[in-house]
Amino acid sequence: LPGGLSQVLSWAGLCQVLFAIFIGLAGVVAFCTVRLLARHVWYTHRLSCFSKPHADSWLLGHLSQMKRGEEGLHHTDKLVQTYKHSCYWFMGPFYHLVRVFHPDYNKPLLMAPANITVKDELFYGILRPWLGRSLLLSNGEEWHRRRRLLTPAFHFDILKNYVAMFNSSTNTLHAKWRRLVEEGEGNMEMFDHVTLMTLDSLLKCAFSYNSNCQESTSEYASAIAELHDLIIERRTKILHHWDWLYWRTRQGQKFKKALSVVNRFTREVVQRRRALISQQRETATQSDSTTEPRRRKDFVDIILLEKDDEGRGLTDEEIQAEANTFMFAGHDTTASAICWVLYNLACHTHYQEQCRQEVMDLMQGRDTEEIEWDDLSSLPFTTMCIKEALRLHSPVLAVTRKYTQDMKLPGDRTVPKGAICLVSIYGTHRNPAVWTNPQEFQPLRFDPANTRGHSSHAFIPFSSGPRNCIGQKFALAELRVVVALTLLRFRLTPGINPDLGTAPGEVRRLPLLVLRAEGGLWLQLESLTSHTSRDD
Ligand code: HEM
Repeated sequence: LPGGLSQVLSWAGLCQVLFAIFIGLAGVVAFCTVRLLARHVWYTHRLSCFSKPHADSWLLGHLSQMKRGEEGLHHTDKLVQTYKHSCYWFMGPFYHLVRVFHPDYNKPLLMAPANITVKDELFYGILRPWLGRSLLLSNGEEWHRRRRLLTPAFHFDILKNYVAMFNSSTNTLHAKWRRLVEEGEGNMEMFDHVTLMTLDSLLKCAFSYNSNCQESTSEYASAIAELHDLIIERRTKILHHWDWLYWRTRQGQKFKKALSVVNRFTREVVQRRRALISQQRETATQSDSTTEPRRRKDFVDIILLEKDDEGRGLTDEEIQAEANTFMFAGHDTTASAICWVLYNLACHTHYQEQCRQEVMDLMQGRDTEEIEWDDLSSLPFTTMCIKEALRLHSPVLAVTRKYTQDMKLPGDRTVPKGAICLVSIYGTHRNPAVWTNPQEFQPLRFDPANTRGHSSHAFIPFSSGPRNCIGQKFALAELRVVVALTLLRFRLTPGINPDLGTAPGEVRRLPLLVLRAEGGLWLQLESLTSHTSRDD
């Protein structure tokens, strides 16, 4: 010790100080533990109105019952069969979770006003470094403002323009598939190809950017795919949830690098577009009529022009967060939906034939194979098959919420404020109390003649209520274009996973951020005729 201090603090004094620090720290730990346990007891008491499946430990609760993959989904099936509408789980003394899987329970939770709904950090926090305070992750007034500003980008008049991009991206995919079939590689993994295709489409619609990512490596598209994979990996590693540690890991460094590629790209697009808009304004004031051909508006154009009630638009940083969110929320979900629709049709050839006939009737007498906006409403049976696949293999399996006030549910049950509610889309879609033969693929359930009895919250692949999916019409339009063109050009049968050596059509589902399949989803493709599809 420095001389002055050593005179003041003798060894005995030093020991006393250290002892006091130790007692202080022990006091803090004891206080936190008691608070945590008291909170645990309080939640356990408040949630006792819900059925509680057997927990392995009074402290750790259902932690050990959390299962991944196919086993996890079977476990959910059992919970749904046993408890029919809801049950309560806890994961250690930290997280108390109400799981609901019945329309009557989904409804009050999903329809609750957005100002009392909070996206919880446990499930969504991991996305924050990538998506910032964007629509998907924001709450309250901030969310309201963003939703108001972004909604025009998904208006029918705008979506119409995107159908041409869906056609062109699908043509590129099909040209690739046709080449593979000709080379004798008709047994194909779907997710890799289709995910690149939906990314290609979204880049065209969001930024008017022809990345060519289906044919060659694109820096931006690869960075998006990498961010996605890193998020999935981070979710499975508990220690990596701790930001301080994560940014020091190899994966954290890779994440930062990929994010900087993505952000640089968006920043440049936005800046160029702002400059173009102000240049166009100047030209417009100089001469009323312009002879320049009009470019189709993309997401960035629309978002840049929108203003809130106070005349404020989104800043470059806000647009960047929203663009990242569209990429994240839009490409993998739609790819999952497309793959599972094709899988279900491959497993049910009579429905596949019926859809194909519908598409062929629609295209009869045309000299181009282009699905147009007005065609989308002329594919009723194909749409039923798409909906049934979205029910059986919903890309998003659950959404979670917290509420800033107690929430009343049927049967005099109340979710206390602050508890996490997990609305199981998967559980609701496969609930035998809601659907007859829920495990079977029966598209006619969605025949308008049969949907009258459906509860409004029985079919919720896009969630529902104020925080439903803003991109659902976009996704449904893309799904119909891709499925219709695929059936026109290829016959699908269940494929064989060469690595797992499973029987044709046998898949083990894999819930990651969206529903995928272990080892991929394999289909056998046969080219139907040589069509004159354009390859963009
Ligand atoms: C089949 C495809 C899709 C499915 C199944 C799907 C599903 C969902 C679901 C379940 C939610 C609610 C998430 C939550 O509450 O945590 C959601 C929200 C959202 N989706 Fe989609 N989605 C799809 C396609 C798209 C597309 C194509 C876009 C954009 C281009 C998009 C953008 C968004 C956004 C921005 C939100 C947040 C909305 C808000 O909180 O206000 N989605 N989606």
